[in-house]
Amino acid sequence: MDEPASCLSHVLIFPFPVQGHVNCMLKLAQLLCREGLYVTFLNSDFIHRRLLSYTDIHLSYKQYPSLYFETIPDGLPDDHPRTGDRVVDLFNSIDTVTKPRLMEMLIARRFSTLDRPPLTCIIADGIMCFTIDIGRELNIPTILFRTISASCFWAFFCLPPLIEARELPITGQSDMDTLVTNVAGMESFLRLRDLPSFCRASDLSDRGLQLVISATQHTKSAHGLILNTFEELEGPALAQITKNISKLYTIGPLHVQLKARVATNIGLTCTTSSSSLWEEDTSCIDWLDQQLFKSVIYVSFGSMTVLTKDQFMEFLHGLVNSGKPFLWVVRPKSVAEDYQIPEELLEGIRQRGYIVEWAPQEEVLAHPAVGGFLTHSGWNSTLESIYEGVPMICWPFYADQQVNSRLVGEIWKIGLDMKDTCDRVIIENMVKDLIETRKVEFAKSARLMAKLARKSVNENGSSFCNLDRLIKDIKLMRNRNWM
Ligand SMILES: O=c1ccn([C@@H]2O[C@H](COP(=O)(O)OP(=O)(O)O[C@H]3O[C@H](CO)[C@@H](O)[C@H](O)[C@H]3O)[C@@H](O)[C@H]2O)c(=O)[nH]1
Ligand SMILES: C[C@H]1CC[C@@H]2C(C(=O)O)=CO[C@@H](O)[C@@H]21
Repeated sequence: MDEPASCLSHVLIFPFPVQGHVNCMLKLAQLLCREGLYVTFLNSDFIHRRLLSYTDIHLSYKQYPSLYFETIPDGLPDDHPRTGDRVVDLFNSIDTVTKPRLMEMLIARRFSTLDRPPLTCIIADGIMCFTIDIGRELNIPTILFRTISASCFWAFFCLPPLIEARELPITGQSDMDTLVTNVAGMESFLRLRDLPSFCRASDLSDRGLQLVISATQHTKSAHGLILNTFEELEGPALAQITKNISKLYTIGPLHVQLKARVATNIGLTCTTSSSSLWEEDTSCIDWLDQQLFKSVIYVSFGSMTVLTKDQFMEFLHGLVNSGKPFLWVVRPKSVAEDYQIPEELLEGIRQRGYIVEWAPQEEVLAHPAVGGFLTHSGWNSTLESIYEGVPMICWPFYADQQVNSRLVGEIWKIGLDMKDTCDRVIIENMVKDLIETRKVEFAKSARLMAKLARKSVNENGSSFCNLDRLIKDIKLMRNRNWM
């Protein structure tokens, strides 16, 4: 018998409006819909327009009749670059424009329409912790989804004691190789240079720094915390977090969890689809088809990195001089100044290089020709590379990336961390090390980690069970009289 609408679960999913956050939260939306929940996915107008332009979202999401998209302004003008160096603008505009608008929408019961039951839960991006207060005011339980690694979350969590102990602020006199002593469990490997980039502010009242501290501390008052990671990958950080956050759900890697659940659901013809904000250039797959097994270095710095002209030139020289084939994603407007490719590099690029504006990254990393990934260490890219067993060269740009790259190089030993350098000779040598000299060593540890990732989302795996627990807990929230 059909359940009355008042007994059904309806979750509002609200990502911070940038590519890396939308990607994984959309995967979660699909997973929840597959388990019979109603989901309203709240995108910024800007993001949603891009999804409509560059994906088949309107067609592919038809397979989820209980998934609804709604939009809200992010408060920035259309021509704002929304890049990492300008992320504070986004924080500010969300605070002044989006936050009150969300409150209005919820009060007007905007998401509970004829075909949708009342909202029973909010899953909001953990960086937008104001949603907890809104949820509390309207009596809707709010679970936060922090899209960064558990290790970075834990580092953020420890910032108050770090400041108290005067390990921060970093000053001109600080030795960046000094080990940090107040991030419990990471004392043996986390240096000042590995702290999230917000910690490099010389002034402790810095807006970015204060925001991540406050969002992280606020997590304690949410109904739970979701992390896109798995126990076998980040056990030590998770052990620390659990001491402070009672309901923790580690359900990653989400892109694999979705694939695994789609694959085991015989009879259902669901497919997973792209959520790219730029047009994917699939010609790079044809190019990869022409390359030798594990010979190619794939280069991408994600959706928010901006390179200076000098940095771009160092990477270009390093890649060409390595003599290895490379596939490079150069996102539109991702180099700050105009540049001209030097004559002496043109032949090398023609022979061994392939440059696109945006790639189908999951497919690229799964391609047998890809032997390494030069990455900015965004958390989605890191998880995607881990799952495919592709070793990495890490060049972190900002935010959580400084922590992630340290884990790759020093803890998991599945790659090299080149943070705080950008030199053509170092790049050339690291590419050669990864693809050639130390290939066997990296392949071995990367294969092992990939196996653990796969296991975690298979039936009875840690992330598989945690997702079931999350769904069960959300369903228990449904019979109360919320919006
Ligand atoms: O050509 C490309 C390049 C990237 N991607 C995808 O875009 C996403 C990029 O995500 P991520 O690697 O996490 O990088 P950002 O877009 O930079 O993500 C932001 O959000 C992440 C999650 O919080 C953080 O870890 C990062 O630091 C932050 O910059 C991944 O799913 C990629 O598969 C493509 O599909 N094609
Ligand atoms: C856009 C960035 C600002 C904060 C977000 C974040 C987090 O702490 O949740 C880390 O890096 C980026 O993904 C987000």
